[in-house]
Amino acid sequence: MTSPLNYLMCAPDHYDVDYVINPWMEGNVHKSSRDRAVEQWQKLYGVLKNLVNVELVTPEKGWPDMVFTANAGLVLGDKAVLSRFLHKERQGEEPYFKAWFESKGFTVYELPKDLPFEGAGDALFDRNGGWLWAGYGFRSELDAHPYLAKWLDVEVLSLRLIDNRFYHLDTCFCPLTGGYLLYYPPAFDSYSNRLIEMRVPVEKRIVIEEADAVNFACNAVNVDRHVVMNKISDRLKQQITNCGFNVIETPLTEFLKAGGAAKCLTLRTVEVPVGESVAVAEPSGVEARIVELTGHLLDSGIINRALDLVTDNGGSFQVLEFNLGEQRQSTSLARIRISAPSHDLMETIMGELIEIGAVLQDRDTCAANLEPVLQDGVAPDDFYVTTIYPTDACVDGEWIRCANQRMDAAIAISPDGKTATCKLLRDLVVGDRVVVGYDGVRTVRKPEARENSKKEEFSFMGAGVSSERRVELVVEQIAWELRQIRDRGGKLVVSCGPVVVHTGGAPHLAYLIREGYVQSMLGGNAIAVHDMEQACMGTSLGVDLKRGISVKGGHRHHLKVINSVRRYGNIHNAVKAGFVKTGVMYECVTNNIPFVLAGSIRDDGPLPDTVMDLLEAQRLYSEQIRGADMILMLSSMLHSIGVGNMTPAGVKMVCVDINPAVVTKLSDRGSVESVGVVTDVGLFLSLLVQQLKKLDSPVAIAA
Ligand SMILES: NC(=O)c1ccc[n+]([C@@H]2O[C@H](COP(=O)([O-])OP(=O)(O)OC[C@H]3O[C@@H](n4cnc5c(N)ncnc54)[C@H](O)[C@@H]3O)[C@@H](O)[C@H]2O)c1
Ligand SMILES: NC(=[NH2+])NCCC[C@H](N)C(=O)O
Repeated sequence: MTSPLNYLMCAPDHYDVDYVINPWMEGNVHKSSRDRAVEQWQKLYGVLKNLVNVELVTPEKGWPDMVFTANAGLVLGDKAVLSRFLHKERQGEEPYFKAWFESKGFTVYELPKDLPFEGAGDALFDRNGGWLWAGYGFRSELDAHPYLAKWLDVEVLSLRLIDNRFYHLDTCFCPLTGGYLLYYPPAFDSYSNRLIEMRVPVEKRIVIEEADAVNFACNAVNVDRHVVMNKISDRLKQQITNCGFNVIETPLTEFLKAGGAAKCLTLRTVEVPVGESVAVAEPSGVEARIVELTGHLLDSGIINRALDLVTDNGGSFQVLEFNLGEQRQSTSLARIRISAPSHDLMETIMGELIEIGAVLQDRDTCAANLEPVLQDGVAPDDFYVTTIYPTDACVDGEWIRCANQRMDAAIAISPDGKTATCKLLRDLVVGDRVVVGYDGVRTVRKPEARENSKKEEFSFMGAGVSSERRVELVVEQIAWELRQIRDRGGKLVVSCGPVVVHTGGAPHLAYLIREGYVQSMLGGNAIAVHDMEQACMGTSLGVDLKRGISVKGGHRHHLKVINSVRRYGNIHNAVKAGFVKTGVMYECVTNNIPFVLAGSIRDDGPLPDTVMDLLEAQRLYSEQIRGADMILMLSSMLHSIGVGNMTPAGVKMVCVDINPAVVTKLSDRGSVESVGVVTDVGLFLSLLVQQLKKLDSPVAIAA
């Protein structure tokens, strides 16, 4: 023995693979050889006895995994945090390990029931800094980490495991003497990898390949400069040796069948605090909050989305309560405790949860945190960024609904605390008070009653994107909706690009305007230019649409049109003077339909009507969008996305584009209100008009 260290082992008298609780055990049930296991264990025992003092705990019949003493608990000084096994197959080991710790004089700490933590298998001290690396994701819960920090008075850095082959931290992570770290990065999420990289300098990181990782190269016992492990590649051996370590290989293949190797078979029971931790952080950065979700949580898939987003962002959850709605119409309620390894991640998770309608549980008492604007056009850091959903802020004990709901804005509270308004950053002025953080904020999601959602015109598509063969069906539904909007005096806003004209869709759009279906038209310079080019010269970008051929000198047509309109002063005058006699712009002017043309850097001319002041154009657009029942977005990525950004939830949006990516982006607003139609816009408009005409003349259909 060269070191005063103590290790605990347990002889493999009852070892076998009896059940499957990790991927390594699959296919290996009763496939391990007891004799070989005993031989391999004895070898390891022999190696370790030469280095340290090894103590033994009596193996117990019926608990085959008790050989893996790393999972007995976690020791620091004279304290031991007893493991709480996740699987019942191992829970019976707990009393034996507890008795052993007590017999050795340790003060034993026990976690609350149902809070799994699997000891030193998931918690490893950094050998330089003294902090504790703690794993979660499979066997141990993130919520156990604050207990470790408190009881052991140590800084805990939480690492999330994401590959179930590496279900315990010690299967893919091994801190070594001198601050070295042997590890397999793909076993961790990106946040954890960043944390590791921040704490362990690159020259101390020994990154291993998958081939070594699956041989449990990280599951090594490190005693001073010795590293004891299963067989590894020569390359890795060289790498470790180059860092000044002596690699001792000993075969442990029989234990690999149960998902363990050298480190799992041992527990270091002399752990002395390494002094002050390098970081001046909280002992554990883990934060927890409780949120409530209500609605048709199962049908709508919201509960799955909520839980997935928590884990995808590195958090963990515990469903504290789930009341399933009993009647078809009644809603369900879930109370969920969310934990995150850091404040930043908690903020990200809360932001996304609030977006899908979660409410912090203390919603009746909580208050929004307000901070003053100190510079015009600049919000305080951490300002709450709004979404498309109706949002309430809790001020002076009252929940108030935000006016001018839109995404990507800040919530400004009036001086008397009575009103809340979504304000763009540029509109903030000194003296405004702005909501920061997520406290006292809730978004309101209308619970989709099942029956209602069936009646919704677009329900069969949900927020999906229709394929070509479904276009006709989609068009029928949209036509029906347009009819209803028009007949009840509602508002349809159309935003469109010049492709409408190039694809022969302009006469159809003109028809929609003429027949009273459109209440507002939004676009850029091009739609107006090309529409009037077609109206005045029969070409679109110099191409005769009727004959499908380029007209000599046609490439200048659109400039000539721009020039003429400039002479008239604006589009209204050009129409009134009889220069423009048909088309989209003509119908807008003659039917008194307001239009806004927003400028862009590629505009020719521009037309006098094109608003080249972008902020002003955005303002005019949002004015037009206000009160819309539906927005039909036709083949303009630029204008569709621009419009989507300023539209609150509750407004139906139909996005037509030939590029599925554009359509998906626009229709992916997490609501059934947006529909994407992937098709040629000319074809779409022609089908739409056809369908509307059918609806207008029932007799004709009958005939
Ligand atoms: N002469 C000019 O002044 C001029 C000319 C062109 C564009 N512009 C301006 O540039 C800006 C961007 O123009 P934009 O909105 O046309 O471009 P954009 O790239 O933002 O959008 C064009 C969209 O049309 C889609 N598309 C292409 N063919 C289609 C088809 N057959 N059916 C359905 N969708 C189809 C594309 O996938 C794309 O998403 C606008 O403000 C526009 O006014 C000006
Ligand atoms: N510290 C470890 N990684 N221990 C390995 C434990 C193996 C055991 N079969 C289990 O799945 O629990």
